[in-house]
Amino acid sequence: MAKRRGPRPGNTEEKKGWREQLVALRSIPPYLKLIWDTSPGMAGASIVLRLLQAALPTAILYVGKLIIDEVLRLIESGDGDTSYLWKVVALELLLALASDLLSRATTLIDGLLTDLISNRTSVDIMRHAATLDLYQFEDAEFYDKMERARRQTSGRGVLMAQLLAQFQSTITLVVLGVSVVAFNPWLILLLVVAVIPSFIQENYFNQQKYSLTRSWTPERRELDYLRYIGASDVTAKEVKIFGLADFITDRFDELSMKYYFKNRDLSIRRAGWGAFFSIIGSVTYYGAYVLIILQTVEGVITIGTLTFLAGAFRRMQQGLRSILSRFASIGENALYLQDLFDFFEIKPNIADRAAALPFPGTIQEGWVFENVSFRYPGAEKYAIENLSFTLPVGTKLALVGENGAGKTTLVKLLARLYEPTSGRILLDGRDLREYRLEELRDNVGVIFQDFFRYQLTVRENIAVGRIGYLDNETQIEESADKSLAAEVIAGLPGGYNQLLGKRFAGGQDLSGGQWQKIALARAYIRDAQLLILDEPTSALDARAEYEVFQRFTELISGKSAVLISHRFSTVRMADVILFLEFGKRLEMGSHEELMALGGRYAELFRLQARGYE
Ligand SMILES: Nc1ncnc2c1ncn2[C@@H]1O[C@H](COP(=O)(O)OP(=O)(O)OP(=O)(O)O)[C@@H](O)[C@H]1O
Repeated sequence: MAKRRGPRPGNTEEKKGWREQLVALRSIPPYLKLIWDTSPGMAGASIVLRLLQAALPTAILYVGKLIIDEVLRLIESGDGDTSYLWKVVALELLLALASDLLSRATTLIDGLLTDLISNRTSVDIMRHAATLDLYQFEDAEFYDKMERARRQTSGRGVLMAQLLAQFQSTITLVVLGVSVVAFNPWLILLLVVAVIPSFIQENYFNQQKYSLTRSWTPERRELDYLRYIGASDVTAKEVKIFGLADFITDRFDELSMKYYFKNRDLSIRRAGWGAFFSIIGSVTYYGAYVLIILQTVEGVITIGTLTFLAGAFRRMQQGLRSILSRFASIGENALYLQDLFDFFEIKPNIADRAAALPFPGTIQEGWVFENVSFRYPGAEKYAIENLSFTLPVGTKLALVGENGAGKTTLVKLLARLYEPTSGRILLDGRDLREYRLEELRDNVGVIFQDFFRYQLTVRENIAVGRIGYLDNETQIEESADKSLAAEVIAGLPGGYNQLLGKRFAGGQDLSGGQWQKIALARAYIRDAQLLILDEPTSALDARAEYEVFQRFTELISGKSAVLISHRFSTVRMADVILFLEFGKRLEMGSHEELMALGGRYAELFRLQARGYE
């Protein structure tokens, strides 16, 4: 279980300074590669379009200057030949049209490319998550990382547009800069004075925002969880019966408002400083304007040049400002991006060893537990302790023991969802860790007590046991016959194509026992060498469970199986019974042997039997 953390506003804020931000910029090149790999055509088109666009502002301003100077010339000279004037006006019109078209095309391509990148990243995250270990999913910090990575998929498309826009603005700025310097180099100095302080302020607040967002990841996850349990088909029943709506919404409200206030304080400070620096910006602009006006009055430059320089200065000021603030926000986004790449860096611990062995086509001997102990990561107590026993191939083993005795844990070890903390599990004399993981999982079929109820069709719900059989009707129907699910399916209006669950339109829900029969069909279709039923039959009554287990052991005769049940009437049919207590082996033997032993098994068996008399 993921640990639930209470709100801890502010106390875990990580300060991310300049250095971290620069370090985070390292994730930009792999990100650019990701963009390029996603669609070289669109990425290339976007770059070319932006290059074309970059030169346009200067060209338009310059043509504007030519128009004004020509108009003035015509007025002053009384010359009636306006052909040059109309040519430059037409040129300006063409440039304006081109600018409009180019920017629309860029927006379109960027939007499409962003969607593709977001899809691709989502798929990559899902694929990567699937390779990770079960214990990683049971760790709150892992969830936080995954959550941060997941958020990148929707939010980080912006980064691409920012990088490309940065490229374009820089070129525009250089072109404008060169032409302004040609007229008056002092203007550039004024520009820098006006913009740099505002850049520093912008950057500071971006870091603050990132720290806040990052330190609140657990709380945001909690908010998502509360939102989910507050309004979901799975919880609606309990929320109503227990009257939990206020409890959940109040908790959501409290936590979300705490975040709101933290965020609000930051936003207000940011807006305040932002306003201050934009006043500085405006004052310097007018300073520059006065400088140019004076030059014009003195006749150093023409009126056309005045409009060109005033326009160019304003554009450069805006351009430089947006380049710098974009730089800060690229730095910030790179920090987030780092989270995404960090997530991809998480490697599973349970993986194939070098030169892993193929899983035996037919298991010869079976399994041997040699002093196996296992402790869950972070847990103090051992869930399995010093356990030794043999499970010969073809044996039906039943596991019994009180809640928390370690039955499910043992099953997870057999399926190599976890590996022993110490000791070994041998299969045909070789450590389970030596076999190829994928083949091992293919050969072990487990139906857990908390098996998942997929809100998919009946057919898909059975085929998840062996997804390659999704289109194999014979296998699906045979499995349903064996698990007695066929009777349930016959009563459904859509038969095998009936959508199950209430989440989607046309879905139909099943009773607990009916779901279990469907889930059991997964064990039959899996057709693995070792089949494990971890109490997936608890919703059936004692007789039905007995029948299901008996049918199961008959139908899979010759195969190895592990059965877990709290009902001794069911358990007795197994060849061997292993009684666990606090993760240790208490008793082991056939029903008859354990009864003859007169120990805990015999005692509990009699206790349950009396209950049925
Ligand atoms: N993911 C986990 N992380 C930490 N501890 C766990 C985890 N799963 C189980 N445990 C602990 O390990 C012990 C054994 O649990 P296990 O689920 O194997 O018991 P069980 O015999 O299957 O119980 P039940 O009959 O209730 O299904 C328990 O003390 C439990 O609290």
